[in-house]
Formats: sequence, structure tokens, C-alpha cells
Amino acid sequence: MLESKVVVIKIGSNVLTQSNGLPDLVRMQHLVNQIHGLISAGKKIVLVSSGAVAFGRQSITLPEKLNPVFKKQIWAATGQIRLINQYQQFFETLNQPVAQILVTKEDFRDRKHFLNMKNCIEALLQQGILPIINENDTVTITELMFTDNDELASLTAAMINADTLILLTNVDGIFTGNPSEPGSELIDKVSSGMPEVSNYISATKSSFGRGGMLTKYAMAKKSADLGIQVIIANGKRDGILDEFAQKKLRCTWFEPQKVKHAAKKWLAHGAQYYKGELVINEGAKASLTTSVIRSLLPVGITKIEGEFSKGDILLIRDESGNKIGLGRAEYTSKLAMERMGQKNQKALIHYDYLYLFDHE
Ligand SMILES: Nc1ncnc2c1ncn2[C@@H]1O[C@H](COP(=O)(O)OP(=O)(O)O)[C@@H](O)[C@H]1O
Ligand SMILES: N[C@@H](CCC(=O)OP(=O)(O)O)C(=O)O
Repeated sequence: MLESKVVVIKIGSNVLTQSNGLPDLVRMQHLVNQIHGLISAGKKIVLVSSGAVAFGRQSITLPEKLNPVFKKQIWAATGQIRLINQYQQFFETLNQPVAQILVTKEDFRDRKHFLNMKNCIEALLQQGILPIINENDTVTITELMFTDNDELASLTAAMINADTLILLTNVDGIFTGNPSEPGSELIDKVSSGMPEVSNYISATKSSFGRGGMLTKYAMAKKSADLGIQVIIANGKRDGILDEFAQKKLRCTWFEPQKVKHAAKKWLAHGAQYYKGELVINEGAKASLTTSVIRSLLPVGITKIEGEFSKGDILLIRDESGNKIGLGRAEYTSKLAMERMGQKNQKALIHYDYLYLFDHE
């Protein structure tokens, strides 16, 4: 395990709930104390906490027949107050100020929202305030949703350039089979050269979770590819974060890849977060995919879709519609439309902000 300074800790719903669905306040306080310990030891911590729906469900009874979307919205809206109040109470006794941040997928797509959010989290950390993030469940339904808070935590870790992401769930990590079955063993390390681990994972979820182990694995792998070490560990285990501080915990550890360029790190995560699309001709495609460093010039662009501003993420396709990569716009869609197909124009995507997919 590597040294850590900036850590995103994600706590799953089931860690904060007992098997009967009631909030597990003893567990919550225990984790709060350990997080405080990490902050006191000089680490910068951002907490991503699920639990709004679970806390709401426990306190508000709704008619069985009510539309499931309304149910989730009502439980999230009422439960989030309880969840954050509980954190606030526990942290207050330790003199640790906290802040609530509720976000949507759209906030990661829109460059202005993204920067506002990033700056806010950094300002909070600088002032010694612990940001507690959750999805804004009342406005995000179906396609607007993050797959689950593992995705939100992984995006947050990339956004703030965290070195470590800890996903706390109700099992010790990824097992070679369903953890409840005898013979299943914990996989303690995942690194890039290893055979595919996802084959071991079944679609079973804990009773209060949303995404399951498969999304946790996918997000962990993506974060590790971006140079972040990831730990999947059991938040129900006493002293789990103290063990992390001592670098000796039972978990699945994802070895981080060495990443050269921080800007590309963010882009690699942007597959669903682009604002516009470009089609490039064969010449431009050939030039981008050679080993020589090249930027994308307007002369090779044949089609532009969507309205974007400087700094927004763009998806690049070839003329057959295949996805080539992602890049950051150097200027607006209006200017890009004017310059499309023309020679001697400023690059729309600079090489430093160009991320090419490996396989597509
Ligand atoms: N191979 C596996 N290793 C570990 N857990 C697994 C595996 N296959 C399925 N799971 C299930 O994934 C669950 C954790 O995912 P999830 O319910 O989404 O948790 P959380 O609410 O913490 O995000 C575990 O409780 C376990 O039942
Ligand atoms: N935003 C939701 C969390 C949804 C979610 O991803 O839950 P989990 O799979 O337990 O991390 C809530 O607070 O209830």
C-alpha cells in the first residue's frame, strides 16, 4: 500500500444500516471517530456517503402502490436531512466542521459546474472543513443518475486529484465467488497484468445498495488506471480506517497505474460527460493515431454537433461513427463551426488535452 495524503472515502448504504433497515448509529459514530483520526493525522479527507434513501425509508412510511420514483425522491429528500444531521452531530462533538454537497451527473459534464464544485471542495479542505457528498437524488432519476455512489466517489477522486479512494462496503473486498459461499477467497491485490477479476463477481447486491460489486470493481479499475490506489474494504469491521492508517488492512487493493499527464486523467473519465461531438476525416484520424504528438486542427473536422464552450469535453468519432477519443475544446462551438474544414486555424483540441481510446 502506498502513502496517502488526499483520500476520498465512500460509505455504502448497507454500512450505515442494520439488517432490519434501521440506521446503525453505533457503526456511523465509530467511522466518524476514525475519519477524525485520519484528519488529525494530517490527511485531507472527502467523504462520499450514501444512506439518504435508507434513512428516509426507515422514518417515512409510504403507500405500497406509490410510484417507485416518487418513493425514492421522498425518502431521499427526507432522509438526507437526517443523514447529514447525524454526521453533523457526531463530528460536532469532535470539533470537526462539516459541509454538505449534493451533486448530479450534469455537474461533472458542465465545465463551469465542475470547476465551481472542485474549487468549493478545495476551499473547504483548505479551511479544515470536511465535505460530505451525496447524489442529489431528488432531481436525478433514471438516465440522469450516477450508476451509484461508487461512480460519484471515483469521479470525485479524479476531480480533486486524490491519491487514494476507499470504498467501504459490507464485505472485506472482492472474493473469488459469492462471499457467503464457502470456499470463496478474498482477492487481496488487483493489478493491470492480472486475469479478468469481474468473472468472479455475481450480480448480487446487499439489501440496501444500488450498484453491486460489479460497478464497484469497474469504478475501482478505472480509478487505478488513472493513477489512484483503490481499496475496497469492510466498513462494518471495527477499526477498519485505523488499520488503513497503519497500512495493514484486510481488503482488495488496486495497484495504481503510473500516469503521465493529470489533464488526460480527467478526460479519461469523461466518456459520458461530453458536451459536443466531432467527426474527423481519415487524414486527421491517421495523424492523431500516429506516435508523433499532434493536436486536432479544424481542417480535419467534417461535422460538429452540440453547443459547447471553451473547456468543455468533446467526443471524437471517425467517419464510420467509431469513437476515437475525447478532448477539451480550446474555443466555442460557434467559432469551431466557422473554422471547420479550413487550413491554418488554431487547434480545436490541443494534444495535452486529447485522450485517445485504446480499443475503439
Ligand atoms: N465476488 C464477489 N466479491 C464480493 N462481493 C460480491 C461478489 N459478488 C457479489 N458480491 C456482492 O456485492 C455486495 C456489495 O455491493 P453493494 O451492495 O453495491 O454495496 P454498497 O451498498 O456498499 O455499494 C456484497 O454485499 C456482495 O453480496
Ligand atoms: N444517493 C443514495 C445512494 C445510492 C447508492 O449508490 O447506494 P450504495 O450502492 O449503497 O452506495 C442514497 O443516499 O440513498
